[in-house]
Amino acid sequence: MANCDSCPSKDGCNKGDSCMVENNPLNQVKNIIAVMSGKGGVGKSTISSLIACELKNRGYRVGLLDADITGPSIPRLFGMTNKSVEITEDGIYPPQSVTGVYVMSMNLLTEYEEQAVVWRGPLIAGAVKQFWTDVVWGDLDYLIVDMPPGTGDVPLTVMQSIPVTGIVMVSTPQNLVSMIVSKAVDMAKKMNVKVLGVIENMSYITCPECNKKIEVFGENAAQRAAEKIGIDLLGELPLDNDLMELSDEGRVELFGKMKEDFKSIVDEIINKINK
Ligand SMILES: Nc1ncnc2c1ncn2[C@@H]1O[C@H](COP(=O)(O)OP(=O)(O)OP(=O)(O)O)[C@@H](O)[C@H]1O
Repeated sequence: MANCDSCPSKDGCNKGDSCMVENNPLNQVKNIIAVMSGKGGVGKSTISSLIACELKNRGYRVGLLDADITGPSIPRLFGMTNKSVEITEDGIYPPQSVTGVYVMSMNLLTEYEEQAVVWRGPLIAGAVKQFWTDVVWGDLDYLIVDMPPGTGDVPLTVMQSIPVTGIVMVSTPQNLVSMIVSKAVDMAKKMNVKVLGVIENMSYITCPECNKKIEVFGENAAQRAAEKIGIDLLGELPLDNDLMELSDEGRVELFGKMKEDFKSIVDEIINKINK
């Protein structure tokens, strides 16, 4: 199945015999964006979903691969916990969200949402690989990969076995100034995967009375921290009660229609990919 014809990296590939990517001939995926964070709970799944939704709103064909096998949260954010995949001789067909984002997640394969996946590393890495090789994504403009936190087995498998176009880092202000994000950036560089930049999540709050931006961590702190690490700041997202509520209710798709903040972040991502 090592099919270079359907590989999104075929024009710029310099891996030669060291390439470990297997491509499914049924898939033509133009761009793959992996969303990564140094540590957990910083909003990586939320931001992966928002990127997918905004790209979908713009008319692109979009898929969302939940590579967090043991802690999958994408189906819940989209209210898809009662959906399941269709398995045929061709492979696994991912279900679509309300707005038409194709979603693949371990939680669409387990019998019930709370079912724990008690697997060791190699099995987990194998499942992630299969989400790329055995899922019939078809023709996609963008595939967003929501990685598990950190720099462990799964991020390594994703970078080795999926032809990632670029990585979007997600951080909160406290973590951006620590070495955690730097480690993730360092990993991407070692694996020769382009880092598109960082999104600082929960960066500020907006005053509910006067709409003033309150930068709890200091003015331009995110910009300064990103410069220190040597990556571009793609944008900042506030701590937003609507986002939290919509996510909890499985209606994350409605957020993009309500808020403008995220649109310029996605503009930046598209610009960086096309550079
Ligand atoms: N900008 C935001 N404003 C308010 N709440 C947010 C924001 N971003 C994320 N959250 C909330 O923070 C929690 C953690 O977010 P999320 O699950 O996306 O993080 P994660 O980094 O993917 O976590 P994990 O390490 O478990 O994969 C969720 O309850 C989510 O709704």
